[in-house]
Amino acid sequence: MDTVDVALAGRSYPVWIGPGLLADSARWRERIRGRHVLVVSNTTVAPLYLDALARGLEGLHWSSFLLDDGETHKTFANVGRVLDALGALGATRDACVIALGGGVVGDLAGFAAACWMRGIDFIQVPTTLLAMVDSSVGGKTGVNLPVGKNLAGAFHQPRAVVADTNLLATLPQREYLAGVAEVVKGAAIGDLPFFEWLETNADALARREPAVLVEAIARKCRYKAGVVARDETEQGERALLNLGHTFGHALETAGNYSEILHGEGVAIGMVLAARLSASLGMAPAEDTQRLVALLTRLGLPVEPSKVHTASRLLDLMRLDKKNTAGTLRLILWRGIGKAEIVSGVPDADVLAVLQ
Ligand SMILES: O=C(O)C(=O)C[C@@H](O)[C@H](O)[C@H](O)COP(=O)(O)O
Ligand SMILES: [Zn+2]
Repeated sequence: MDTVDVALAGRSYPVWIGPGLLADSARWRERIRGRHVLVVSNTTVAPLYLDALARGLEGLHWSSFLLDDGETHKTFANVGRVLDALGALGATRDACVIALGGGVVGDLAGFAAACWMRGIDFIQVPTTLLAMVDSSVGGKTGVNLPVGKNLAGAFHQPRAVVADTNLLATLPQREYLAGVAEVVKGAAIGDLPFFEWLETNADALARREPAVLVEAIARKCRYKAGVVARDETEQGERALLNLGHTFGHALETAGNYSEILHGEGVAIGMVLAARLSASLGMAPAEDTQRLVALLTRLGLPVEPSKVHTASRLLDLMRLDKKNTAGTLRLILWRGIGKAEIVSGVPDADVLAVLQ
């Protein structure tokens, strides 16, 4: 077991990583302050793990709310339904929401917790690799809108993250690898030794070797926790965690959130960002090749679908939250481990890598 601390003064919280943590309820139950608990999960995960979680809730007044599975359900309408469930439970200000699921469940449940009575506690129990290494840590919560991904939400930090690696046993390989993309992203942004470690351990990680898996999760979470502690609300450095996301979100939105997984969009988006950096003379082309080689070995996609036109994707990129005053702000890099925020890249250069 490993613990990563997200240091935010009075709102600091632990990320526990390892096998068997869900059953270790004495550990996480201490983070629940009141009597009311709403477990938010989905129809795929709940049959597998809700009973095990419920064993730790004995004596509390709790109920559950289940979403349908998938990114298309990360909507305002479903936040309203979760709030209604909190109302039906009679949840008071000391209530706690537990998000049992992947990124969709965590983002949506966290947003509902941020809204109920203007903010109550929530605990993340991620069941996908992507949620363990990325979305459950750092307090970004929210929903998608038809015009764009994650466009409505709030920063609301969890009270704890319980990353029980045993829960990954039921995760399909495609979804597992989508989570690996967010691990590669952390290394690509600012940790060259971690990138080299991933090059050495890529096959073991793709095979889910337990020691390699726990180390990968802990290294990525530790890196992210440091960034979040320095810049919780993305006034500067935190934007780097968005490497690949301006392109990736555009691809996800163009595909109505059902064509590619978020992590797949991030993998393709990182490659496009690397190609753009090289074409602007910012970074060596060999680093793009190393990134493509690692992602390919890990079984991740590296090319965007030809179905969406470059101009449609560029239009979608214009709604990205990092943009200011109508100007595209992208996360590019100087090479592996050296990501940078860049404004004012000419449309023609962006279109060229999208074509
Ligand atoms: O935590 C962050 O900050 C990130 O950017 C992590 C991303 O991997 C994650 O997908 C996040 O939800 C994207 O945030 P957004 O602000 O681009 O919607
Ligand atoms: Zn992401």
